[in-house]
Amino acid sequence: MTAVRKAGAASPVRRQIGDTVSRRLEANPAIKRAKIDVAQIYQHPDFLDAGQCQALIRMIDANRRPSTLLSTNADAQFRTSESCDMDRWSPDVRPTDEKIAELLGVDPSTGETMQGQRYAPGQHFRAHHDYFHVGESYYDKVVEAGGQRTWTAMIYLNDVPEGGATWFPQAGMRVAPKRGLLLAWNNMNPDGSPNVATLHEGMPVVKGTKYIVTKWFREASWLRG
Ligand SMILES: O=C(O)CCC(=O)C(=O)O
Ligand SMILES: [Fe+2]
Repeated sequence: MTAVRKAGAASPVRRQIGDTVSRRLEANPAIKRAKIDVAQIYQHPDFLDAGQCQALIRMIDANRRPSTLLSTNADAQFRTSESCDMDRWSPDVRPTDEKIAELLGVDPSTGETMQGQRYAPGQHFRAHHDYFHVGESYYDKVVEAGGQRTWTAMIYLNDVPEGGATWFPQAGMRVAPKRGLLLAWNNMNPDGSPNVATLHEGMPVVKGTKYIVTKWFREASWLRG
């Protein structure tokens, strides 16, 4: 018997991905692993430079619309930010898109379309898991295209004067937005089962505007054809 609550089954494929990605990140001198045992969370303090961040912010401002959720039973106050798809073939997006896959050492085709997100004061993204929950209405459909989500990589595109931290309440970790900082974590346990301790929240922005891009990776190819 184990006291650890499991949110889904173990998986040899996801165990392998967790293993190779974490080893690659740990071998990278620019990367720091958070000193916590319950989840694999990493930071790269200056993954993008100011110009790259600015170009992405401009695209988010030009394309933003109210953010959506996969779950049909969540309330409207759950995710109040604005977001947009970042076209992976656009010359302002492609180098960053490919650089993230290269950093993690995963096939770019396993990455979903990068999401740009913008939070004005008071806007937030309540505590959630990035992995898919078995039994949710969306489950069969999303799993058909690439399977479960494995790693998340997020980049803060600007400094935020107050608020807007990413908080992992179960892992006991809070990351303040900082321009160019990449945060990456394994949504799975080492055995490839979903890790409940990766619960995280985009805390309300108090002053300023928060811009980020998020990349969610799947266990198999998400891109078709
Ligand atoms: O805004 C944040 O800090 C968190 C964003 C997030 O959780 C996500 O994009 O999945
Ligand atoms: Fe998330």
